[in-house]
Amino acid sequence: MSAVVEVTSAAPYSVTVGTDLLESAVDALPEAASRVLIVHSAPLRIRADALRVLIEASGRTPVLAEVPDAEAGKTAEVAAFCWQVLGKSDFTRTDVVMGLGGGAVTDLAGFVAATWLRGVAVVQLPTTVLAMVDAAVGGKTGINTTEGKNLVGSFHEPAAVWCDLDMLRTLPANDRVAGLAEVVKGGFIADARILELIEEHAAALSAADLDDATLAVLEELITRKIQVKADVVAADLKESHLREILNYGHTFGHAIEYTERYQWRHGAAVSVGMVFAAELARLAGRLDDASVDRHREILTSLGLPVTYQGNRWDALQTAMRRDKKTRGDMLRFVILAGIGNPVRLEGPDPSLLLSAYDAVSG
Ligand SMILES: NC(=O)c1ccc[n+]([C@@H]2O[C@H](COP(=O)([O-])OP(=O)(O)OC[C@H]3O[C@@H](n4cnc5c(N)ncnc54)[C@H](O)[C@@H]3O)[C@@H](O)[C@H]2O)c1
Ligand SMILES: O=C(O)C(=O)C[C@@H](O)[C@H](O)[C@H](O)COP(=O)(O)O
Ligand SMILES: [Zn+2]
Repeated sequence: MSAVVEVTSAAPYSVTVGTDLLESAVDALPEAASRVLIVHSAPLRIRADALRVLIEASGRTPVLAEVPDAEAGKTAEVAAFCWQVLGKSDFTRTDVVMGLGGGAVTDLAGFVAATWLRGVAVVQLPTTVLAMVDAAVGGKTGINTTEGKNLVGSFHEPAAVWCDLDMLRTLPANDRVAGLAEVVKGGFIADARILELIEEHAAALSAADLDDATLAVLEELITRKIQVKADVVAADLKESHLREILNYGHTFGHAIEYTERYQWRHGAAVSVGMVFAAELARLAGRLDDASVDRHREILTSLGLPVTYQGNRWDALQTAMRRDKKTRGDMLRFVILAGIGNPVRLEGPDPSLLLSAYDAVSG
């Protein structure tokens, strides 16, 4: 049994959530695709090989690009390596790129597809919770630069997304939990049922081993979060305004990732970033105490961090100024004026920012 979320943007596509989906993903490739690039990192080598065999059996030529793992793969040098692989294999406009991995790989694969021959199709096969519920869906692709996170990229929507839950059986619990931070984000900005489900099942969802009953809860959470994202990106692909709500917790979260040289998981940084945003909202008189406390309770119950003790306020501010929501010198934040009611806070007084920072400094 699979669930399908339709993303009804200008070029509509489906996000399928189920098990044993690799074969379906290959069967659904366009007839005209004769070469398929599989972008993956070393931990997914066995899965990439299984995919290679299926592609070969379908009469197409598989091309593999094994890239550095995690954030080390999101660089201009690695993108250039992929372009070289594409060039050497005479990859044409009817051929297809597949991103098999976590969000770092799907961001890179999407970017490579967006830029090769000015844009070829990308099919995403996310293998982490985070990539399934967020990175692989919605068409934001990109790489980091020395100056900041995701500073170069393109909006390039996938032709299809296949979320094979079997992949999650090998995913370390810490990475599963990091992905749940983006699910919690979906709960706070749009779907309060997500928060209730997590409150009910937090211990099992963050346990070392994932039992079948919990996998079913996880499937519901994944599908709900994908629906939240699908609704937003279908209405505002290029982030003219509405899409910014998906960036809840990311202004401070990305600043932590950058300042800590990507040694923090993205989801962990976003977790602290959401608490920072909640504290900012309280200080701005927009959010009640109970909702701020709920942030800390839910995130802590999953084992996610809610404090940042790096003592790097100046560096964090520098990084926040490079956030994509910034306009000129004006920092802009997504905050909540209630659960399910995201609004913008523009140019907050520096004293407010410092107080929010103090509140998450532990
Ligand atoms: N484009 C977007 O809209 C969007 C949204 C959210 C996050 N992101 C990006 O996604 C990235 C974070 O993604 P992530 O949390 O998936 O991290 P990740 O891609 O770094 O993967 C985490 C680790 O899990 C390993 N892994 C992946 N699948 C596995 C599996 N099935 N079994 C065992 N190990 C597995 C990876 O090799 C890696 O070591 C960040 O770069 C973030 O900026 C992008
Ligand atoms: O899809 C979006 O829009 C998001 O903001 C989702 C975020 O979870 C994601 O981390 C995204 O990559 C952040 O984008 P950026 O524009 O702030 O780099
Ligand atoms: Zn994110």
